[in-house]
Amino acid sequence: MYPEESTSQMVSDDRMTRDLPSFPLEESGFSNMSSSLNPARGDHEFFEDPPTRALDEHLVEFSEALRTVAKALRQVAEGKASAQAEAAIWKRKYELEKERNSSLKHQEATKIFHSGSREEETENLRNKSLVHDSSPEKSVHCCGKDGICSHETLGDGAADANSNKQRRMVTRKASFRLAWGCNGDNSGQHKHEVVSFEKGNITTAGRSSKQILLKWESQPQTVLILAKPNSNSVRSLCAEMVRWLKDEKKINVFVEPRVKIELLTESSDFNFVQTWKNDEEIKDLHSKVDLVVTLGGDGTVLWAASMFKGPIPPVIPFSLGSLGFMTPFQSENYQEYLDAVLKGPMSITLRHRLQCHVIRDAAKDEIETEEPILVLNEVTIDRGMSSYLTYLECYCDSSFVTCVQGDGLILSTTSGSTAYSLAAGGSMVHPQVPGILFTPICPHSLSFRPLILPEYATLRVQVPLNSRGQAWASFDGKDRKQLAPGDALICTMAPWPVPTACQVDSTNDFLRSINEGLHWNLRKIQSFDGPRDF
Ligand SMILES: NC(=O)c1ccc[n+]([C@@H]2O[C@H](COP(=O)([O-])OP(=O)(O)OC[C@H]3O[C@@H](n4cnc5c(N)ncnc54)[C@H](O)[C@@H]3O)[C@@H](O)[C@H]2O)c1
Ligand SMILES: Nc1ncnc2c1ncn2[C@@H]1O[C@H](COP(=O)(O)OP(=O)(O)OP(=O)(O)O)[C@@H](O)[C@H]1O
Repeated sequence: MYPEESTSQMVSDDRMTRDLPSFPLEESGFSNMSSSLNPARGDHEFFEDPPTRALDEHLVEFSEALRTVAKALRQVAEGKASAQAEAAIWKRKYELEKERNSSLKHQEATKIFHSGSREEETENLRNKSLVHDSSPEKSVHCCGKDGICSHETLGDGAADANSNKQRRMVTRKASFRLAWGCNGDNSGQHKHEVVSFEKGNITTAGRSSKQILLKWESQPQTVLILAKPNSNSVRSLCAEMVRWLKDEKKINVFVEPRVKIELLTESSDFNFVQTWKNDEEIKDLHSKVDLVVTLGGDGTVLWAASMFKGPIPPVIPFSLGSLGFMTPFQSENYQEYLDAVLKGPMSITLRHRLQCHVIRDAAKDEIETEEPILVLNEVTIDRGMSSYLTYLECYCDSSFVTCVQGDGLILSTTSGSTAYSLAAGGSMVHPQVPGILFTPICPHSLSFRPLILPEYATLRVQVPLNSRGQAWASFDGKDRKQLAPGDALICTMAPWPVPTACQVDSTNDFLRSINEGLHWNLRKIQSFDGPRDF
């Protein structure tokens, strides 16, 4: 039996007893109830009393009905949250696919234009149609939009079709079809990103292993500088950088209201610096800003990411902290680096974020569903001040994963794999790898191991109704939210990654950080003298 079944059984009993005492007995005409609950009366008499038994049955029915309604409401709220998350993901996939198709069309047009050989083209087309004619499903689009079928790609593979022998061999190969689905949807819009076909064989596309380059199509004009508070070195570098950007590069500069006050205290010359007045204006920042510069440590990069609840412009993280795992740029050479970045192209790491929804058991309707929170490192569900074990039921795409009993659970991005998740025994993962890390905190079990789940997984962490204590969720180490029994946290990959500029490239920067920042795998080198195999 799955824990959900056993707990739901326990839950119903538990809730029943907890919900009973506030029932308005007098108003309901059950005025003899108080006498029936008089401890002076014997148990026998109590259970024999017919009106009380009738009331009990009534209450049981009533609380069962309430429980069913609450469950239905929770399911609606959860359904809406995951549907919203999924819709956003599909929108992104659709846009990527559209972009890819238009670039393919463009490439094809250029190829035809440059080939100059009309005959070769006709021959190719003839060969393609020959291959398709031999199949019962003749059309190139024989599988519609539901996946890729081998006929489709056999046609593509026939470009080298001078050999009839080879063509015969290929057409004999059994056809098949691949379909991608997400919660029953088979449209598979992103199929070409995942695999490619060569003569009916499946190969993985090379795209994901390549370094991403950002090339400006028009000159960047506005920079937002985010600065760690309470640091003299950060304050003076910020003032210097603002001046340099304005005077040398003719760039508009935005800073936080606190920083603008600091700059104006230094000199009224900083009047040109722009800022915002309220949270509403922060929502528009992404449409005004071309680049974000962070001056601080990893916490300042997390801070920058948390300001953008949707798309975020490229981030250039300067190191003015202690560890600086995600901040590869040395502040001493800021002019040289910013010069190069403003010119482009630059290597970037697309750091995935997680989108978290808290679903309240007490929510009466959809309007009460809380706003999603995006995290760059992780969401942690822990026991907070409670001294009891956390008991968390975890599901992945509606399959039961496990019950975490311990201090808590970390759901981390691969960027966050080197932060709290690492301290809890999770693997270090290259930030460009898409996936969600599932790392328990001090599990009271001899057999727990951390997991890495695929990027498309929807995770649900549920605090059972019969849980002994509350749980607490925190987001990149901030904004703690209490999770009461019955509450749940739903977590999916967010459609808006954080593009951070690399000093060299994604891999070089990552390896340098784990070696220099974390002293990974450091050991004294073995000496060469002594016993040998040869
Ligand atoms: N036991 C732990 O290791 C532990 C406990 C609580 C929080 N944290 C981490 O702290 C983060 C918040 O960072 P902060 O700077 O605001 O708080 P903070 O000032 O408490 O710093 C936490 C430390 O984690 C480092 N760090 C942050 N993100 C990192 C990453 N992606 N890779 C490697 N190191 C990273 C920071 O450089 C800093 O040294 C949380 O997201 C969480 O991952 C770690
Ligand atoms: N612009 C900002 N406004 C408010 N808080 C900020 C800002 N930038 C950073 N912080 C907070 O300040 C704290 C420290 O920042 P940060 O981690 O960058 O510095 P650090 O601890 O010196 O560096 P490192 O993380 O490398 O050890 C973090 O909790 C972060 O959230």
